[in-house]
Amino acid sequence: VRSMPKEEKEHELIQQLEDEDVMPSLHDLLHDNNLASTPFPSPSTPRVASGWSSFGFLEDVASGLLEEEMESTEEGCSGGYAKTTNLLGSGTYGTVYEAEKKIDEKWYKKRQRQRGFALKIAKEDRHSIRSVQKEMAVLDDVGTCEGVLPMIDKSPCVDGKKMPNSYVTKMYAGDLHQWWKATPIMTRVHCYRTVFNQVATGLNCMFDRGWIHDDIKAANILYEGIDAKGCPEGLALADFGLAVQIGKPISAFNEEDYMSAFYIVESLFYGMKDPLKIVRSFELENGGAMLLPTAIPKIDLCSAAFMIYRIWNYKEPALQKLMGAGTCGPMGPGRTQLFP
Ligand SMILES: Nc1ncnc2c1ncn2[C@@H]1O[C@H](COP(=O)(O)OP(=O)(O)OP(=O)(O)O)[C@@H](O)[C@H]1O
Repeated sequence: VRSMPKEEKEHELIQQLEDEDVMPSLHDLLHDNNLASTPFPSPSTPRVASGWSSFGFLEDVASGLLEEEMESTEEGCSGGYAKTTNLLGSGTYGTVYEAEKKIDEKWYKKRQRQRGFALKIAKEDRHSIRSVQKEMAVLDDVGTCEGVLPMIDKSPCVDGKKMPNSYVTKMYAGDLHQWWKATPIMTRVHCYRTVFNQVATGLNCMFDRGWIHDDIKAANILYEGIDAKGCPEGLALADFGLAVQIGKPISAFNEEDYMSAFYIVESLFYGMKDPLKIVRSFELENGGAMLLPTAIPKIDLCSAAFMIYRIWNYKEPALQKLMGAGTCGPMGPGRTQLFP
């Protein structure tokens, strides 16, 4: 038996998936009734690290008191969280550290901490602060969606200090970009459906609550762990700094806001035909009107379809259609930065 060259084998695998109709169209996924939005279950009970296990018998006493004691730690700026040195990631606007929730300040439980939290802290410049503040406002609306990053605490107390420009969320194992780079195509192909179902669940819920994400890409989708088949599970959309309410103008449409965005509707940048009617006239505060792009779900669908194309090298029908309409394309280098 002749051994097949790698590309040929990959091609065959993808072909097989298409033939078996394992790859549902984006459109079907997003209109699947099974994907109705359900609230995110309260953050899974993170593990309790009992650093003072030598106290043995006292642990039972401590856990018995836990619930009533927890509330009193919320006063002032005691209790709260402890930032660890474990840097989970760093982006344009923020840094993300692992954090532990302090369960109690009492001497015999001092070291009782819940692990599994992540603390996003805005960088110090005003764009970063604005971006994280914006994220918190969006998460107020969508943070309880299944498939979306849960917001556990806003402006928390961290190591005795109130941190206004940061929020606490769950700690994830990594993002889809990392998974994609570390996973061979042979494994990736089998994960198409599960990954896309999860992304669609998150997107659908955002749309239902009146928001588009506007920066969908693999690095902005986190996962909790890897299942038995090697596929990422517990996916959550993250990074809401560019989210826009559906129907509202995308006014912050400048290079600064889109530096890290790689997919956006092409017509917005190049002034091409606009059959999806993304560009509309909006009244300005100081009188007059201006043509501006409008936040519609198709913008996220375009980005999601492009993400699929990059991860699986598969141009699914929804993307073909959007591209054919001349409204959806990659924002790669050389794009026109300003709205025409
Ligand atoms: N809750 C989390 N658990 C684990 N890792 C995380 C978490 N949140 C973020 N990260 C990691 O940190 C990186 C940066 O986070 P995030 O995208 O929120 O920051 P940002 O500054 O807004 O980034 P960007 O440059 O994409 O706008 C992510 O790509 C991810 O790898």
